[in-house]
Order: sequence, then structure tokens, then C-alpha cells
Amino acid sequence: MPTPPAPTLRAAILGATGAVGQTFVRLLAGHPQFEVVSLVASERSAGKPYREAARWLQAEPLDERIGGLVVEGVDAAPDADVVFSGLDASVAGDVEADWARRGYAVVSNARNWRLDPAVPLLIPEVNPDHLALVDRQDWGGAAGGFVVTNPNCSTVGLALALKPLHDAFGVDAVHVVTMQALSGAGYPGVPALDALGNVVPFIAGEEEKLAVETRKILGTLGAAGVADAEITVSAQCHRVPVVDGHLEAVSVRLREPAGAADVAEALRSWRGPLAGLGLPTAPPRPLAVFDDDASPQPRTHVNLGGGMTVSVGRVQDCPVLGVKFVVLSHNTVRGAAGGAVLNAELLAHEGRLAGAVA
Ligand SMILES: NC(=O)C1=CN([C@@H]2O[C@H](COP(=O)(O)OP(=O)(O)OC[C@H]3O[C@@H](n4cnc5c(N)ncnc54)[C@H](OP(=O)(O)O)[C@@H]3O)[C@@H](O)[C@H]2O)C=CC1
Ligand SMILES: N[C@@H](CC(=O)OP(=O)(O)O)C(=O)O
Repeated sequence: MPTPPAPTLRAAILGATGAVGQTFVRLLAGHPQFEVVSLVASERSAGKPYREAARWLQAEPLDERIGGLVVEGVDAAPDADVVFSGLDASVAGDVEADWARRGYAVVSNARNWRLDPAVPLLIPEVNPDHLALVDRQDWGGAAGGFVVTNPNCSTVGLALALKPLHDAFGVDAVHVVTMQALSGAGYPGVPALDALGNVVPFIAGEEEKLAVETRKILGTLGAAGVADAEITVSAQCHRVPVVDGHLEAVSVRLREPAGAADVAEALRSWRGPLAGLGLPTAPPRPLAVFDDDASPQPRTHVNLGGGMTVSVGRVQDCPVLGVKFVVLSHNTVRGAAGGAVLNAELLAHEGRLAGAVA
């Protein structure tokens, strides 16, 4: 067996002990480009070996080398080409700004900077051109620092499914009803007596994020920044007793006439702009389209493409808005750490990380 090439880019993880931080650790262990060299969390964890500081929740065992790294506080200054952030949103805004000011390339999963006009809200298959926004960032410190964000975990599936339709027919209005997994609320998350055998019809801030983030992601980058897509979005969000995988019932009004068969074909034939680039975390196809009446389902389909494929099914004509379908995406992989790793792979591909070979 030939020896695989050694990773060339050093990675730090902020919020490494949390649910999303641990998913970063799992996805980056053995990554062909990124080597984890630094783990950062709160003062509660700083000074401890990672295997003691983190209550490991992943299904795969913790990487032996990473488990031995000593967790640092947020004032750490590692020699890192890229910094992944799974920080709690209560601190992510200030901490990420400080790291960008100190010249780091911050690839964040937190919500804090997503709507900043100079910060890309990136899904590499949907709006890779928005990455150019980083050239307009000035954090008032060392040169070269920037922040790139990935969307809310419900928004990413919706935006990926809408992209081929927006390109082909124009999307005018969307009504989306989400059924969101418990892991979206982190650990320990929703109390068992609220979750078991129940549905909670409210997730704070989620309905607003689905609307504003979708419009920015599908917007157009120009000299003045991103002009939001003119799409009306109404969302209703629910927490359901599923472990992983956000399911969404989506109804769409298109600007040009198209029926369910046209929509299914547009989704099925779409490959996206990453095809052929060889980015390690990019799934072979970003969208999987199902014809059978019982797909997609979280338990069956959530791990398609290593959790990076978004599944679409039940594409039907809709007497209210025109067309309707169901979308499923993995909330902690495509909707969080996996999406951020793919963002970093695109940054590396574009030569935007120090030491990266474009
Ligand atoms: N869970 C999910 O599916 C998704 C989560 N997100 C977002 O990702 C982020 C992380 O979520 P999640 O992993 O669930 O959260 P957790 O609460 O599990 O983890 C939070 C992390 O932030 C660290 N942290 C908390 N306070 C501080 C502080 N004052 N200084 C430094 N570090 C601190 C924690 O360190 P310590 O262990 O030392 O306290 C921990 O590493 C949030 O912004 C969340 O909104 C986004 C999409 C999906
Ligand atoms: N609100 C999401 C998880 C989350 O933290 O989202 P955001 O990254 O937008 O804060 C969920 O509950 O499933």
C-alpha cells in the first residue's frame, strides 16, 4: 500500500470540547490536508488533556494523538493555518473577531458573524464566489485574518435544494416546515421529558434564520456586497425525537412554469460547481433524489455521502404554491462541522490558507 501524503495545513479548533467541536475532531482525524495541532475551550477545560476535558460523544473512538493534546484557553496563539470554531454563540462573536484580528483564518460554525456584509455565508456548492468577500474584511489588526461562516443547520439543506431550482426557474416564495433532530440542541440539550414521545413547535431564532440566511446564500455578489435573493420565506420549526437529521417539508412557488417532473429532473441532474475538484469532504453528488414514497428518512439516509449529501424526495405538484418536496440533511455534519471543513477545503483549493497549494 502506498503511504498517503502527510497533511500540509495545521488546524486549531475553538470550542473543541463541545458537540460540534468533537465532530470537528472526528472529521479532521486522518484528514488528508489538515492536521489538528491545537484545541481550545473555556477555562473549565484549559490545562487538561483533551481526553479528560471532553465528554466524548462520537460513535467512533477518539484519535489517540489528539486525545493527548492539552486544551488551551482562548488566548492561545498556536502556529495554525486554519482555525475551526465550534464555540458557543455567547462567546463566539468576540473570540472569533479577536483571532481574525490576530491574523488567523477562522472558519466558523457559529451564528454570530453570518450576516455581516463582509463575511461569506458559504455553502461551497451553492455560492463559492461569495468567498471573495474575505478580501474586503479588515479586523484592524494583523494582515490576512478573516472569518468565513457556514449556515444554520436547517438552512443548509433548504438552500442546497433550492439552488438548482433558483438557477433553472427562479424561486419566488418558499414555505418550509422543519422537523429537527435533538442533536441540534447540543448536549445534554432538550430535557428528556420534553423530547420523548413529543414534538416541540418552537426553536428560538430558527424561523428567522431560515429566511434571512437563505436570501443571503442565494444572493448575488456585486461591488456593494451580496444583494439578497428576492425570495419570500416562511418557516415553522419543530424539535422532534430524532437523534440526527433535520427533515423539512418544503413548498415552493417558482417564477417560471415548472411541474414536479421538471423540478425532479432539475434536482437530479444538478452536480454543482465542485464536481471534479477532488475536495476530500465533498460528496460525490451534493443532492440525492428519491422516487419511492418512503424516502428520505433520517434513520435510513442521514449518513449518505458521509453525512454531506442532502436527500430530496416526495417531489409533487402542490395546489397551493406549485411544487412541494421533502429535504433531509445531517445537522451536525453537513449542517455544522462537515460544512465548515468543506469551506476550509475550498479556501485551501483557492490558495487562501497559508501554506496551501492551490
Ligand atoms: N449542535 C448542533 O447541531 C449545532 C450547533 N451549532 C452551533 O455551534 C456552536 C457550538 O454548539 P455545540 O457544540 O452544540 O455547543 P456545546 O455547548 O456542546 O460546546 C460549546 C463549546 O464552547 C466552549 N465554550 C463555552 N464557553 C466558553 C468560553 N467562555 N470561552 C471559551 N470557550 C467556551 C465550550 O468549552 P467547555 O467545554 O470548556 O465549556 C465548548 O467547547 C454554537 O454556536 C451552536 O449554536 C450550529 C449548528 C448545529
Ligand atoms: N438551532 C439549531 C442548531 C444551532 O445551533 O443553530 P445555529 O448554528 O444557527 O445557532 C438546531 O437546534 O437544530
